[in-house]
Amino acid sequence: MSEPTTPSTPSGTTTTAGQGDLADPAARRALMAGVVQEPGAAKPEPILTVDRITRHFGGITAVDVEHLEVQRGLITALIGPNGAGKTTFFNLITGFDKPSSAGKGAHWSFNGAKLDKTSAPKVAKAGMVRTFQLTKALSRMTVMDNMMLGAKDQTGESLAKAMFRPLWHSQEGEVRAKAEELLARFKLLEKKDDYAGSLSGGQRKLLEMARALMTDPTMIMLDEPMAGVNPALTQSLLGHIQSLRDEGMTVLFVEHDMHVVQHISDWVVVMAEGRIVAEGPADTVMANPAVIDAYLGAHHDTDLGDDDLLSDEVVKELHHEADEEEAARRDAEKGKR
Ligand SMILES: Nc1ncnc2c1ncn2[C@@H]1O[C@H](COP(=O)(O)OP(=O)(O)OP(=O)(O)O)[C@@H](O)[C@H]1O
Repeated sequence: MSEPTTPSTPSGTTTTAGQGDLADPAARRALMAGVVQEPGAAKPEPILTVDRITRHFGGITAVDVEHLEVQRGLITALIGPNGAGKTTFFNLITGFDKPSSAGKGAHWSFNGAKLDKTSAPKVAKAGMVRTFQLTKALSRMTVMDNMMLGAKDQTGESLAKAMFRPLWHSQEGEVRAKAEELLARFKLLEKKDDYAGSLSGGQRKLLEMARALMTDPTMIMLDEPMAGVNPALTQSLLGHIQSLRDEGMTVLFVEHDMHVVQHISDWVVVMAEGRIVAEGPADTVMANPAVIDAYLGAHHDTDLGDDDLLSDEVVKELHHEADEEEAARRDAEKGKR
């Protein structure tokens, strides 16, 4: 696992290990060393605790989480094959959806506050903020307007209201300065007057992250932060996520790219068919038979190709098949000449 460089913070200072113990990888490992590597494991200092959350869609159980704790100050990845329930789980805990088990034992709390019956804006106010993909409406707004909206309305709702009578009106100067600082940090300041829709895939992801930071969250939740990002920007995005952690923020992210997960996660939680099936540091969790079963059983299109998830035997077999296909292709070509 490689460690971050030392990017600038919004205030222009430099992140150092002295700012918080958890900027030090050894301290992070030590913190989690005593945590049992099993679903629902207790954490030394959980910032988010979830109990008995289920969500059914017709006959489908999309989420069935008995207990989950997310450790404060670390980067936790939530992984799992397609349809495992990751997005639905994000929606539930951020107040965008209601558990089927609401009123029947579902509880979750964040940073000491109960969130069971809390609406999405209140969840954001409590300090748990998620990124949003650029919707069509947001794409037609400038980068700066997106940032200003981030200060006001983390739900992405009430767009028209926000644009006609911004609640941040009285502090507009302050909010604008903050937006510019964040845009500078994410190297988007030059684009501030461009339409958000004109940004590259990677720049959009940076904007989504910058927008979420407008409310100074305690925990940021990223849904596939690397999707659609070209390799040149991947490193920079990873560095940004790591520096948020090093400044003391908790990060919870959903990601399909296992290299990214291994590179930046301090802890990995694995979902399959709505349940948490494994937890642990990235290197051990990937070797967990329950995780390999979950991915193979789901006939997942991307991760089946990821060597990290497969046993040596299966990898050998796949390489052998690929070699045979290549030999057959060459023979066919020779035959044509
Ligand atoms: N609004 C909905 N109506 C009906 N079924 C839904 C709805 N949202 C999700 N589901 C179903 O719930 C299950 C979990 O879906 P979800 O999108 O949460 O999984 P995921 O782990 O985020 O998948 P992916 O990695 O592909 O995004 C799937 O079977 C999905 O088809």
